[in-house]
Amino acid sequence: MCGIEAGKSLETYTQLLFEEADLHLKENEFKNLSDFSDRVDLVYNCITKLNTFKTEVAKHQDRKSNRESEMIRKQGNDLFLRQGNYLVALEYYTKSIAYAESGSTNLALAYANRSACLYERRYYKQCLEDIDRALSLDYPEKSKQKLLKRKASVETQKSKQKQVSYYNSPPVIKSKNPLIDCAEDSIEIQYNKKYGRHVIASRDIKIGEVLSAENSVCHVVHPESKYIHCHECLELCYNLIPCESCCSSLYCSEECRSKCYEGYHKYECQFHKILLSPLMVFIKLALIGMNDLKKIEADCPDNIHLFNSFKEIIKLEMNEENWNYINLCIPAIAASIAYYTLKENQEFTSKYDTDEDDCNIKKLLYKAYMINTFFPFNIKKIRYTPNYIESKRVGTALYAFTSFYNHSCVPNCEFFYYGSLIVTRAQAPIKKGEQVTISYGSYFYRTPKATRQEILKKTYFFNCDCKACTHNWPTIMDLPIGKDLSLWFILKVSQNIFDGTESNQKLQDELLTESKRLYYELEEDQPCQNLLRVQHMITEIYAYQASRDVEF
Ligand SMILES: C[S@@+](CC[C@H](N)C(=O)[O-])C[C@H]1O[C@@H](n2cnc3c(N)ncnc32)[C@H](O)[C@@H]1O
Repeated sequence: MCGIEAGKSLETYTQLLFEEADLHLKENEFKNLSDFSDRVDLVYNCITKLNTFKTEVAKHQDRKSNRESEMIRKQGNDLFLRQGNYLVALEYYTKSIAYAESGSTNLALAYANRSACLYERRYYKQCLEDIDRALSLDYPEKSKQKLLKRKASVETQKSKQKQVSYYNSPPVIKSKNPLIDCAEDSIEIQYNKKYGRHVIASRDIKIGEVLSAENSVCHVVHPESKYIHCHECLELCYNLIPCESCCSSLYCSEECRSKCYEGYHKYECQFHKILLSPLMVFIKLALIGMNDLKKIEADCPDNIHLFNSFKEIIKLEMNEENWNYINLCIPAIAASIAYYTLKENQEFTSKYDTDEDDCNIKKLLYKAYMINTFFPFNIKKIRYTPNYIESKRVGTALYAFTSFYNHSCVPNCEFFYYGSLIVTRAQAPIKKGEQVTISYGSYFYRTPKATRQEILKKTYFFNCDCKACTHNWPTIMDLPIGKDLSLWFILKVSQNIFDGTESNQKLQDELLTESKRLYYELEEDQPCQNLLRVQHMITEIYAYQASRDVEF
């Protein structure tokens, strides 16, 4: 992976500003302000006076620089020539492309050098695109012959092109829920005081059934993946093109570049580099909110859930009354930094120019930051090899409907990523009327009850009453084994079915069918080790089927 930019993160800045502005002295004043925009105003007035804000935060511009671009390209050359490390060199060249000034020779050179990496890795289509990009720019005459020779060679190799995508085609919703646009009609949303809004099975559900398939409300690419994933669609792409003004955003196509710019990037384009972190997703959410506010009031009845909109996510239960002062204040600092930056942006100020807009953006930034710290989803890509399983973070996303699922330490569902689409599947049979649950990270067989309860209380402010907590189920080592597994199952499991090839598809399908059958056979022994083993196998096969074998 290419080195992440130096500089402080947004988290570091918020902490620093909290200390320097002596915000701990403002606790009572802050807590007496129930309106979020007033909280942001209070903090904004304290921190924008500080030298740290003026010299570090406000001055952190994101400008192109040929000098930087050249330096990064030379680091890429070193990796390419001396170490033969083509994949990492490729990321350096992409970074060099991001920094190069529009139309410059530096940009042409970085494209040309990247085409050499793409050639070596057999991404011929992408190699050709980069050669053409270099040639259409100010590429030095003296080196053109070499590039044209590579182009001619690619033409003969095209049939050996490698695939680029880190996930397979997702399952589709077969019987669409009339009230929840991303879900099957097997579930419904209910409300009660104890569980807040929660999801219930409206008929018996079998293991493996898809319950929802939801696109993110918004997402950002993770810093460790930013040079090989499109910042708009999150697709894997080894020859990204840059935003024409800033060094931070890269796209897989012209289409994604203009979609992103028009939708949102025009407001963040010259944002300070400190905001380049997974936390950035909160600004995106607030800006979507600004766009959606009027629409929501106008045409969304309360019982219809449009989950790619802002309307649902803003209503998520945050239990604000339980947050301590620093956790309430940090969102106001982050919102103030973002607000300051947006006010510097003409596109933003010309569109949102009323006092009401001003108040709304502060409120939304504050609330969006809280949502982002409370319920972010980490999109991962998984790579299966014969010897190990590797996973990497691709992005951070916010999902409105999937966030509705409540927690259980014995969840009956798991979710799987197909790029930024999140698919939830039953991993146990669910009876009509039963609550549909996921795990917020605490599973009964891994973590003792007291620790789980403490984490859930501290982070999500509820006392878990799932069956494992109620009946004091032990962790895995202390569980009974349960009924014998069939010899067939043990034999198949001992073979490596996750070897990264597609040839064992039939074996996986057989194993999935057998695992589901065994689940029902073992169910009455729950909790037991063998049931967990079978359930784990089901989850692994679905995760494997979602993932494509790509280079990391
Ligand atoms: C992301 S939200 C889930 C949706 C939420 N129920 C709502 O009404 O918006 C997480 C919050 O849901 C509630 N919650 C989740 N699982 C729960 C459970 N097993 N028992 C009680 N409350 C739960 C807690 O208030 C938690 O902070």
